[in-house]
Amino acid sequence: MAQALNFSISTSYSPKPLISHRFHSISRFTLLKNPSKTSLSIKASASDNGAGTTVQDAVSFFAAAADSAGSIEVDAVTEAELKENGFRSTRRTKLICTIGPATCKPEQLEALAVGGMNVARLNMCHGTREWHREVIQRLRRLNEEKGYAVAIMMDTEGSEIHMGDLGGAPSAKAEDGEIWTFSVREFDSGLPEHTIIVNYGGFAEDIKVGDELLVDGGMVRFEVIEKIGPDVKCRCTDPGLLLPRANLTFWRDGSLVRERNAMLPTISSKDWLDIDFGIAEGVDFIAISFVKSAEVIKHLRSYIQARARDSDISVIAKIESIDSLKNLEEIIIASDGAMVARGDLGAQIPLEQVPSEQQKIVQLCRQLNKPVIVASQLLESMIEYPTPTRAEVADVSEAVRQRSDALMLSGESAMGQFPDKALTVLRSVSLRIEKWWRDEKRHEAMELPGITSSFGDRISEEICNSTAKMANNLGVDAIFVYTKTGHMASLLSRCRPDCPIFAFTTSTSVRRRLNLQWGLIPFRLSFSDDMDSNLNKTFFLLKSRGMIKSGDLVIAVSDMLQSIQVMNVP
Ligand SMILES: Nc1ncnc2c1ncn2[C@@H]1O[C@H](COP(=O)(O)OP(=O)(O)OP(=O)(O)O)[C@@H](O)[C@H]1O
Ligand SMILES: CC(=O)C(=O)O
Repeated sequence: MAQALNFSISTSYSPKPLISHRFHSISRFTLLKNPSKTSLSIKASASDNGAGTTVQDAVSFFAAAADSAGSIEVDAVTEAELKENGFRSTRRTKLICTIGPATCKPEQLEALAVGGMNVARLNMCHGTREWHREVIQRLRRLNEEKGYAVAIMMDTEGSEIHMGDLGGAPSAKAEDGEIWTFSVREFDSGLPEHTIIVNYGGFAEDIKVGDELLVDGGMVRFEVIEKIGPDVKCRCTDPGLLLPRANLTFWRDGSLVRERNAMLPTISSKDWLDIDFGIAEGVDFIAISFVKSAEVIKHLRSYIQARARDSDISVIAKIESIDSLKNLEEIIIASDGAMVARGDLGAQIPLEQVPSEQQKIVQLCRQLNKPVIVASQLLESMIEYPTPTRAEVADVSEAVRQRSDALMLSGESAMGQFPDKALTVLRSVSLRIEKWWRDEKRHEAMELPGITSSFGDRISEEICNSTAKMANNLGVDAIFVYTKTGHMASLLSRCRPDCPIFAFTTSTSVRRRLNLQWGLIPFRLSFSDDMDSNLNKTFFLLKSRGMIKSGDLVIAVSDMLQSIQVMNVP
C-alpha cells in the first residue's frame, strides 16, 4: 500500500519557480500564494512508491532546491518533533496520579504514562524534597525520551491539623474499642504502641472529653475519653486504617470545631519553602490546600512572579473547607483552576452535601473557564483490591458525566497495590461514558457567560463558541487550534465539543499545562507565519500518528490570526 507523505515548505520571494522538475515520487505541487507577493509557499504531497522514499528524502530534495535557489526554509515535521510529540489518546477526561512509594521508580512512572497519566501529583505532605526532586527528574526524562507531556502538580501540605509519621510504619490498624493516645510530645526513643503524634501544639487545649475525632475525613473515628496533660486518650468507634500524616478534625455536638483552623495561615512556613522548591524545579501547577479566600491566591501569584519573573506556573485552589465554599466564586476567579478535594471537604461538611457541592464547583469552573479536578476516593477500594466496587464506578462515571476536566487518584496510585489497574479503570470508564454521551447526542445547553473584558479577547471567545457549535452541527472529525499561550485552546475546551481538539503550541510548558484540560490533545511544534504551511505540518504529524486521515473534515482556528477555516484533510 502506498503511504501518503505530506510536508510543506515556505520560502522568501523568488521571481522564478523554485522547482523546475518533479522528484520521482512527488505526485503533486500546489502554489499556495502568488509569487508576485513577497513570499511564496509550496505545498507538496509525496507517495511512498515502494522505492523507499521517506520524508527525509523529500526534505533533502527541497533542501537541494533551496541551495540552488538561494534561500529556502524547509518546514516539514522533523524527526525530533515527531519524537517529541509521541502518541496521544483522544480521551477527553484527563487523569492525574499521585506519585508515592508504589509508583516512583522510572519503570512505574512509565507504566502510568503509557496507561494515560496526564498529570503527576506530588503531595508535599509526604516524602522529602530530595525524593520529590528525583521523581520530577524521572518524569522530565520520560517526557523527553518518549514524547509524553506529563505535567507536574505540586500539592502543598497546608497548615491544618494532622497526624505525624507512624514511626516509619506505612500504616496502622485501629480496631473497634481500642484505646489510642494522641499526643504533641516528641518520642526520642520510638513511638509507644497505639500512640499518634499530632502536629498542632494547642491540640490538647482545644479538644474536649466527649468530642469526636475524625481521621482522614472519617475513615477512622475516635471518641475523646480523657485528657492527661499533652496526651488525649481516645476510644476507637469506627475501626480502619491509619495512614501517616492523615488529616484530623474534631466535632462537638454534631458540628465541626473549626475556630482554631480558621486562625491558622493557609500557607505555612513549610509550604513557602516547598513553593520555593516547586518554583526552582519548574513545576507546572501548584495546588494550594485549605484556601480560605482569593487573597491567598493573589498573594501566592505575586510571590511566584517576584521569585521568577518569567514563570508561568498555574495556581490551583483546593476546595476543601467551609470557608472555600463560602468564597467559592472569588477564589475560582483568582485561580487558574480548582480541585474538589473531597477527602477533607467531606470532613468539614456533612458527607451527603459533598455530591451537590462537587456539581456546583464543576459547573462554576466551566462557566469561568477554569479547569477542575475531582479528587479523592474515586477508587479507594483498589488500594487493596484489583477490581473497583460498582459504587466507585458509578462515582467515576458521574464525575465524567459532569464533564470535569480531570479525575485524580490519591492513595490508589501512591501506595496502593494496583496503581496500573486503578488507572485502567479510570481510563476505560471515562472513554465509555464520553462515548455514551456523544452517541446519545446529549450536548448540554449550558449557558456559558462571557468571561473576557477586552474586545480582542471577546473575538477569541466568540470564535471558539461558534467553532464548537459548528463542529457539533457539521459532525466534524476534529478541531485544530494554533495557540501561543493556550488561551484559545482552553476557550474551546470549555465548550466541550463532541470531536477531539488538537492544540498546537510552540511552548513545551504550555503544552504540558494544556494536558490538564478537558478534550485537548496538545502538541508542540515550531511554526512559520504561513498558515497553510502550518496546517500541512500538523496534518502530517497527526496522520503519521493515525489520529486523522485523508478526507476528514476539520475546523482550524488560530489565536495568531483570530481566524476560522473549515476544510477536508488532503
Ligand atoms: N510522596 C509520598 N511518600 C510516601 N507516601 C505517600 C506519598 N504520597 C502519598 N503517600 C501515601 O498515600 C496516601 C494517600 O495519598 P494522598 O495524597 O491522598 O495523601 P493524604 O495524606 O490523604 O493527603 P491529602 O489530604 O492532601 O490528599 C497517603 O496517606 C500516604 O500514605
Ligand atoms: C486531595 C485532597 O487533598 C483531599 O481530598 O482532601
